[in-house]
Amino acid sequence: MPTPSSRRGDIRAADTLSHTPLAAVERAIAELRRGGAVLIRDTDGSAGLAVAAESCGDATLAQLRGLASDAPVLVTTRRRAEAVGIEIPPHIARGMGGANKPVTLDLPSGVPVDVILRPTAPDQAAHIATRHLSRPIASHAPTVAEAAIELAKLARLMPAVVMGPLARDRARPWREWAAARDTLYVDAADIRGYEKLAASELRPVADARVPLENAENARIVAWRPADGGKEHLAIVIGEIDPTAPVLVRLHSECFTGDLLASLRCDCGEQLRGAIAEIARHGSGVLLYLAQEGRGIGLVNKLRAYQLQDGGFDTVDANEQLGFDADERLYWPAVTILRQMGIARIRLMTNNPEKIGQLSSYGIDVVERVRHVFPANGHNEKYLRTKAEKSGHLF
Ligand SMILES: Nc1nc2c(ncn2[C@@H]2O[C@H](COP(=O)(O)OP(=O)(O)OP(=O)(O)O)[C@@H](O)[C@H]2O)c(=O)[nH]1
Ligand SMILES: [Zn+2]
Repeated sequence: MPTPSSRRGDIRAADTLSHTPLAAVERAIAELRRGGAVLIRDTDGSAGLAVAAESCGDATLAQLRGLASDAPVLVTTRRRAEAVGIEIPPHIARGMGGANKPVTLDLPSGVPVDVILRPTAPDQAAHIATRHLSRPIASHAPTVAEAAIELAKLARLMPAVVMGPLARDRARPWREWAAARDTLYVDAADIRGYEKLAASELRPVADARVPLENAENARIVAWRPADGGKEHLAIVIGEIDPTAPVLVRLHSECFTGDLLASLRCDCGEQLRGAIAEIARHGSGVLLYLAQEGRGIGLVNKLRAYQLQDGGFDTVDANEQLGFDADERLYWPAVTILRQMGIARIRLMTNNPEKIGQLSSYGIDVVERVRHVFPANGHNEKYLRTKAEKSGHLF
């Protein structure tokens, strides 16, 4: 049972040293972002050294060659490989069962790694990659490759890594091996469990009264994940009564729409509209979730915009970059609602996926409250694509 104090979002300290799996992944994320190599090992003894393709220049590649037991390969997702014109042979495609799984590509020496990163416009047949990269090969360590792609996504980088293979060896003390080479070590299992674990241990770290233009009786409570990552915010309006269904809006961060009033999407209007609507109703909560760009991050969203200007829609652009159309998980939202003692909600949304995910995690969505704003002359295609491809209920 949630306590009244957690409902108020009282500030709690946490012993972050006890979260070693989270800390290991968090460090690996930072290392990948700054261009360093990370040793990823799985329980079957398979291992590999991963460097983000975005930051793998010639010097890093040479270093990787020196450390690895075999020639470096390029790992990306099936969607990205296909987007740059690489055909997946049937025997490899069969093993993926249609999913957006990692694909391993041979990386002949002299081929620039950034070939896999260049944006591809629909009219530029993606011959850049096919000219340079050979066909997909069977991965020596598929679960390590999958964890490396997951790590790149967590780092909000393109889902593409250069992997220095390491000989499978259960007995070898990989952690010590990595330490002796000034390289970070992380278990594949910790990467796989990271998002859920980080979301399960959110705690309130600040709670302040912030009168808003259309909702003067508002508080903002910041919830910090146990890994020390970016906070999610609960904008609490009025006095919440958790014994009745609470009016709730889940809003995913959108720097361009929320702050700059970009007309490419409907986020700014939805944000301000939701606050005004909750205030009119008397009480409710807007969760401002750190899930920029449907979970791919601002930089990748800008890359997706570039592709959209070349003709792709919002779903295809994500997939061309190698992501899924929507990478969001709603565990953080569920954890915050639970800690606030909110189990039954009236959800302001047009997105059936949000209703499905919250319900599957045990939140009772008693009603969907429509949350639609008129198109603005720039976002018609965006809204149409949401309705046609993502099942949005406008
Ligand atoms: N990748 C990507 N993200 C986008 C694009 N346009 C907007 N976003 C992001 O999409 C998210 C908008 O999410 P929400 O406001 O929750 O919208 P929704 O999923 O349509 O659901 P509802 O508004 O509840 O119906 C924000 O994180 C935006 O940054 C785009 O073209 N590409
Ligand atoms: Zn937006």
